[in-house]
Amino acid sequence: MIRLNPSYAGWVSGRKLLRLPFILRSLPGHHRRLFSGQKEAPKTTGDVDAGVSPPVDLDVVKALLHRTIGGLAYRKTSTGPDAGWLDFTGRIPKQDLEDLVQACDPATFGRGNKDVLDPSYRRAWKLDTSRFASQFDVVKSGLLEVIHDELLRYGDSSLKIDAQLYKLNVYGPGSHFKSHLDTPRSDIMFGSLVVVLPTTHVGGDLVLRYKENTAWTFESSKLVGEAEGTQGTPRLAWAAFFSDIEHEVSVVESGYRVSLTYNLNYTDNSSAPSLPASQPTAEEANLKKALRDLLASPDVLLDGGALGFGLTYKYPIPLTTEDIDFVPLARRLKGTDAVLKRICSDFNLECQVMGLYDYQDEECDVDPGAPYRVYLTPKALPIGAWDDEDIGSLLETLNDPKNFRVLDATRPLQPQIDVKSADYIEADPTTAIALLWATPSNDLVSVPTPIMAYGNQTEVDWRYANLVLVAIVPPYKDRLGHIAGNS
Ligand SMILES: O=C(O)CCC(=O)C(=O)O
Ligand SMILES: [Fe+2]
Repeated sequence: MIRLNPSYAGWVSGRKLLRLPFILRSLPGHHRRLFSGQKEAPKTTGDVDAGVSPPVDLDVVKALLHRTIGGLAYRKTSTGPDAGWLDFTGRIPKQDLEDLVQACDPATFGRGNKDVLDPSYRRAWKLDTSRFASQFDVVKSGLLEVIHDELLRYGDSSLKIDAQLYKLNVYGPGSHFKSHLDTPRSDIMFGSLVVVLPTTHVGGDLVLRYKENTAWTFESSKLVGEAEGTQGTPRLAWAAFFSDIEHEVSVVESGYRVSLTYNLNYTDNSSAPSLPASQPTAEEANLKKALRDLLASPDVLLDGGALGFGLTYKYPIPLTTEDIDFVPLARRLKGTDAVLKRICSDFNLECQVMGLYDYQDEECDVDPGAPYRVYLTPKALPIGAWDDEDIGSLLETLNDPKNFRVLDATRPLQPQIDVKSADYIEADPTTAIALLWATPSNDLVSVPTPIMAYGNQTEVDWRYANLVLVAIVPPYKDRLGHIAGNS
């Protein structure tokens, strides 16, 4: 297997010039925007997410949400004509929920490349979309506008989104779903939406984990139904998040929790409005200043080179080995990753999403004796077990002028390095580039990542990749103009 040299993180974070921890810590406000939930009763004012003032009228959204709860019809068996009905505008009798459970199938999930039924990991019931119809209308509810503003505020403002109904899930006493990512099902899928319908229950919180030690708990049971403070008015609760964020549903202690899950996709033909360009936040301004200081220093890449940013989020790529192009992903960067690109563009730095490959492993020594065997590539390269034939074809693929051979990836940067002095590089058609990691790539795995350990279904065509954003930095004297004119 190809692996990254673990020393990347060490030397990057050791560079005081880079103010690395500052860059990473400077976006805490953004974390709150990873997910949102309806926290206020309908018709009361209040932000869905403190610190954000989206242009949509949240009161209207909440009122619409309330009005569009409606009911749920389902087929009792997969083939028969019998149907059941739940009316969410009033209190639902327990028997009706037990009847719904009777109609459901046990919920499976993806482990490795198999769909498995394992109640110790996921204990829940589900109905496929062919078996139910909900009156709740996600488009009319206004939720998509809020999600668009919250999750994609830093991204390409022309992207529109759509929610594709995926499953109905029921969690009864003892039900839960342990930690997993939502399996990528296409390159247009970026997020997941969970709508919890108003039924009385205790437990069943949705817990989202962004990084170790950073968790948010979405206590949907306290937001729906007859929970304290809701005056008994049935309400929906919802959470939207990037699908590659680890999440789990905690154990339901009593009652039944019924949720609709949606895949959030980019779309070309949605009626969703385009996102207005968002105002830079304080965190973004700080990050921009850090980057400007970096570029304004002659000690940094004096003769030009590149800055590397390990991307925070994972992105779906096809599982085929042929011709996987990372470049289009630049348009679909999420959250913090999109901010980085936006700031680099402000300084006129050309950015590319690339895969990072380290061929310094003994099992795959593509170029014995060469000191630099780390590559950044705009297209996926083969990985796996190596025999002579593989290495031959790998070398052919590597020798593409669009690929970067990364210089000094394992040592502190020596900006004065004379690229041409290394004999073997002259014969190498790839572009040698001095690269400085601005955010660590220590968590990056070469692309594609190993098959996802736990997903909400098995997926044979797509997987998540850990990628890098590379910003080409002109020589010091050429970049000064852009830095000075941009604050
Ligand atoms: O019902 C929920 O809150 C989410 C369930 C979930 O994570 C999934 O179905 O993938
Ligand atoms: Fe999930």
